[in-house]
Amino acid sequence: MSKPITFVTGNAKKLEELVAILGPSFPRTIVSKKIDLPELQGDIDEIAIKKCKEAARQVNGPVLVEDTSLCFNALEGLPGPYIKWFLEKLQPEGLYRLLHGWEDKSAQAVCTFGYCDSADAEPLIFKGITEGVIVEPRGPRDFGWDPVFQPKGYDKTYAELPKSEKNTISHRYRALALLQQHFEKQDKLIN
Ligand SMILES: O=c1nc[nH]c2c1ncn2[C@H]1C[C@H](O)[C@@H](COP(=O)(O)OP(=O)(O)OP(=O)(O)O)O1
Ligand SMILES: [Mg+2]
Repeated sequence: MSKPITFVTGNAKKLEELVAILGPSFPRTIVSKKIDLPELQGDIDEIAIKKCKEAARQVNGPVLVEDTSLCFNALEGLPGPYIKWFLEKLQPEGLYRLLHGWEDKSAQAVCTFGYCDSADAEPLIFKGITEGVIVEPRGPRDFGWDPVFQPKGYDKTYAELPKSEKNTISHRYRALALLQQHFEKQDKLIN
């Protein structure tokens, strides 16, 4: 039996979505551990790799981490991985106002999972991107910037969509589909 994987996150909503998206058929057991890992700087992949190594150092066993970015195309990809601080200070309204004066309201929601077998293994990266536009906030406020992100082809924001629908098109869903493929392949090799 493979060891359980510890999903290290301080964000209960991320965990809730991961559990809903992976469902019961995921070939490995995932447990969670609430640690607020440092908010690192760098490019998106670099941050996920460093975050994963830090989690692996703190947990004795296989770890999974995730870092989420919201990239505004008019702003060359900013706030990107720094979205947490922008959201905290500006609230969803302020995120929308950042693009005042820009015609281009398009954005990418990016989810990057890092998986590490052990503290001395190199992390594997699984990235999912969902294209959308930044709109005036609409819908419930229970998860981050969901009220301002309207996925391409939809007339509802992430916040207005039923969770079950967000979870079939989201950046997190797309990243987890790649992670799932990886573990299913590995499962076949072992059995
Ligand atoms: O699907 C999402 N829909 C809306 N908002 C979201 C989503 N996913 C993350 N978010 C927010 C949480 C945090 O304000 C920032 C990412 O920062 P990020 O460092 O990745 O998350 P975090 O610090 O809350 O949890 P963690 O302990 O896993 O690092 O965007
Ligand atoms: Mg964080």
